[in-house]
Amino acid sequence: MSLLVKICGLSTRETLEVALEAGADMVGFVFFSPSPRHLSLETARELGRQAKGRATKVALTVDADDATLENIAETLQPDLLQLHGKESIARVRDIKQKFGLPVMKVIAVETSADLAALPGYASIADRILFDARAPKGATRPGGLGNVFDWHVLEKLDLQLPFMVSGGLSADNVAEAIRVTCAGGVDVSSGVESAPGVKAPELIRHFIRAARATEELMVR
Ligand SMILES: O=C(O)c1ccccc1N[C@@H]1O[C@H](COP(=O)(O)O)[C@@H](O)[C@H]1O
Repeated sequence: MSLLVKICGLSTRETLEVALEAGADMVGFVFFSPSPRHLSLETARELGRQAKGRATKVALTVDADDATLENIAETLQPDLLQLHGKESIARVRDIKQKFGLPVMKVIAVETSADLAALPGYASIADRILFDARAPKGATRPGGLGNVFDWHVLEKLDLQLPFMVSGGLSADNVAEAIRVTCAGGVDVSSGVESAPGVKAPELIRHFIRAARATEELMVR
C-alpha cells in the first residue's frame, strides 16, 4: 500500500494545480469561516471541477450543520468529509447516513489519554486523522502548525487506515512516518509562506520528501 499525501487548505486554482501536478493523492478544502483558508461556495465549485478525478477531494468542516454540509456536497462534490470538530460518534454516523460519503474523523492528540475515544470513532469512521490538539483559546482546532508527540501512536493497534497531521513539513515528515507508521500524511501550514498563502515550491518539496519515505512500512 502506498503512502497517501494530502495537501490541505488549498484556495486558488494555481496552487491546486501545483498540488495535483506534484502528485497529491488528496486535496483539502477548508469550510470554517475563522480560518485564513476558508473557501466560499463559489470558489469551492470552481476548484472542485478542477480537481475532479485527479485526486480525492476532501471537505474539511468543524461541527457543521446539515445545511452547510448540503451546500458543500452540492458545490465541491467531495469524495471524503474530514470532520475536524467535536462531532460525537452519533453525529458521525448521522452524517455518513445523510450524505452517503466516507468520513475521516479527526482525533485531537496531546497525550495518550486522547486515544480513549478512538474505538468508538473507529467503529463508524472510514479513516482516522490524528492531529495536534489546539491550545485552549485557539481560534481554530487545527491548521496552526503545531506538532504533537508522535510516540503517543507508537503502539497503536488500529484496524482502520489512518493519517497524521500537525506541524508537518518537508523537514519532519519522514520522522513522523517512521515513528507512527501512518499510511498517510496531511499538511497545511508547512507548505505556506504566510497563513493561508500556499507556496508552490514548499508543496513540491513536501510531496517529494513524503514520497522518499515510501520504502518504509506503512499501514
Ligand atoms: O487549516 C485550517 O485553517 C483548519 C481550520 C480548522 C480545522 C482544521 C484546519 N486545518 C487542518 O489541521 C491539520 C494540521 O494543519 P497544519 O499542517 O498543522 O497547519 C490539517 O489537517 C489541516 O488541514
